[in-house]
Amino acid sequence: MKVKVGINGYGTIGKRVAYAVTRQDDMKLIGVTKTKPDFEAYRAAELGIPVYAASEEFLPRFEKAGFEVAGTLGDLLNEVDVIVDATPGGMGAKNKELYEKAGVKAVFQGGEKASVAEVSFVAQANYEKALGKDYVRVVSCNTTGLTRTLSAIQEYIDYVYAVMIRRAADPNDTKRGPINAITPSVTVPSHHGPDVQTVIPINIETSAFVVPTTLMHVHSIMVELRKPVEAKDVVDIFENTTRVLLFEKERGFDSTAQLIEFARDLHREWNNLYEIAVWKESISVRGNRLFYIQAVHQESDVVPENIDAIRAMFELADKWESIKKTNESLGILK
Ligand SMILES: NC(=O)C1=CN([C@@H]2O[C@H](COP(=O)(O)OP(=O)(O)OC[C@H]3O[C@@H](n4cnc5c(N)ncnc54)[C@H](OP(=O)(O)O)[C@@H]3O)[C@@H](O)[C@H]2O)C=CC1
Ligand SMILES: O=C(OP(=O)(O)O)[C@H](O)COP(=O)(O)O
Repeated sequence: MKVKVGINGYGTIGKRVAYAVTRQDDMKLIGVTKTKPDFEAYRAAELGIPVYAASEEFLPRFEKAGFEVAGTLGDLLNEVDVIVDATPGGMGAKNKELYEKAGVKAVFQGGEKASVAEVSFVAQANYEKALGKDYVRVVSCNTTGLTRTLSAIQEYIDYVYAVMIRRAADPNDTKRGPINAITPSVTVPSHHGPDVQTVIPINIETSAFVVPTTLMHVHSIMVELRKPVEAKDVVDIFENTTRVLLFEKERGFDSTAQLIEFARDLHREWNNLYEIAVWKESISVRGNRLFYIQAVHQESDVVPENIDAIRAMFELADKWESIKKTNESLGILK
């Protein structure tokens, strides 16, 4: 059986998930929605992907441009088993009613509140919780990054404090800033700590700052240890953790710029770095505290999670079978 998948919102996340769906032998991409016939809509059509108007109100835009749509979101919902909602944050909760009416399962993204779904999801941490579910939320890029590494060392964690340095906008976004400032989230915790707790039960506080860059987020993580561990053991753990890669400053990985260049050198589509990048030299233990620094490619780390979420919702595979299949299909290194 191939699960029929639709994508509502063919933007930064939606287009990458659409591509990832086309790489799966147990899924079929039925179509995507757009609100307007811009270059992304034309590119989707060139790739043979049926484009649907995100709602009837957008049809005149397509008609005016002479762009033939396959129908509207309602028509797409009649064709699919599951819809991946990758619309701007908060819109998914409003769309849910449409999905319920159509009797279609839905995967939501991290811009939605946890209450939109039955489960908040990171495959390696809680795949089983999504088995057979109708509504699953893939948590945000930062929460996914934190959860991937923290779940790997969960048995050692007494308390986590993490500082999130957030990219201001995605590379194709010309409307957001700041371009010459640092914007703190003045309330502590930032939303990231509580969001991690929707997936794994750990003590965690986070604070966050937005800085003028588009490439990646960076996290400085400090863990109060529940039991002793050495830095080399944490290196071993991360070396054996899926979707986490260690990078060495010694080898020229000075910044997020080189991490993205690495993804380009791999000829990854859209220079996706699906894996969380941990700087190996940053892993250190001082007394009962563990420190490490990691970077998150916000445009892509949640993409494999969307694929695994779909597999869990349709019970197509067990956790490690799904993760392995997704990893191989996307060229994820481990
Ligand atoms: N970007 C990121 O770094 C990450 C984002 N997320 C989350 O993923 C979700 C999507 O974010 P992102 O991909 O960045 O957003 P984008 O703005 O890049 O894409 C959103 C898409 O939704 C479409 N859209 C806009 N209005 C409507 C509407 N009324 N009905 C249907 N579709 C609409 C837009 O279509 P059109 O282009 O045709 O106007 C656009 O393609 C959010 O929840 C976000 O928090 C999660 C992890 C990382
Ligand atoms: O999921 C993300 O960030 P978040 O984990 O800080 O909420 C994405 O980078 C989107 O963030 P945005 O809400 O700043 O566009």
